[in-house]
Amino acid sequence: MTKTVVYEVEVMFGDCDPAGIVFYPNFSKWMDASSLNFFRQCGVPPWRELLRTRGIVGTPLVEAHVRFFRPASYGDRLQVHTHVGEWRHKVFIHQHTIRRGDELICEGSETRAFVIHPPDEPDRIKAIPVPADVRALCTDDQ
Ligand SMILES: CC(C)(COP(=O)(O)OP(=O)(O)OC[C@H]1O[C@@H](n2cnc3c(N)ncnc32)[C@H](O)[C@@H]1OP(=O)(O)O)[C@@H](O)C(=O)NCCC(=O)NCCSC(=O)c1ccc(O)cc1
Repeated sequence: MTKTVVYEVEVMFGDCDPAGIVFYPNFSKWMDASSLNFFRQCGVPPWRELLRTRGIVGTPLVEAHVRFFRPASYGDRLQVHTHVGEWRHKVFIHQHTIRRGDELICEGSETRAFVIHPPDEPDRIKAIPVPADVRALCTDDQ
């Protein structure tokens, strides 16, 4: 089973629209932050180190879905619960559930690929198979 990692966000005044509710792109920004935090908490080195040692640039999105259930406002503390819902050959699905305590605020999924710069086309990015060691770090032992 994949690990679940929780990333905490404090909503600031500047995250909200004039009505005082969180402006929707910020939920995607926090999911992106939680995706990176997930790998860091699982023990995966930062992308800049993987770029230097293995040529892995990062995990860009190829697809994303978000659903909104309740508004949030400044002063709220939100928890982004993140796990890998599915590992495919070259992509994986990051599932995010954003809660305010027990209350479901928003949920989303991101389909991401591990990419490199191909040596013969260094200006491009290209998907590679999900690295087995990264997958193992993100998986519970039992
Ligand atoms: C990622 C790509 C280089 C992959 O292209 P290719 O190398 O030619 O690979 P393929 O077309 O063979 O596809 C590879 C896999 O992706 C899957 N794929 C490709 N497109 C899709 C979509 N739309 N949905 C689902 N799966 C997809 C495909 O099925 C393959 O999966 P497997 O079945 O597991 O093998 C190319 O699709 C691309 O450049 N897409 C645009 C990426 C982009 O610009 N995203 C938006 C911004 S990225 C970003 O914000 C970011 C966040 C975090 C970071 O660390 C870095 C960047």
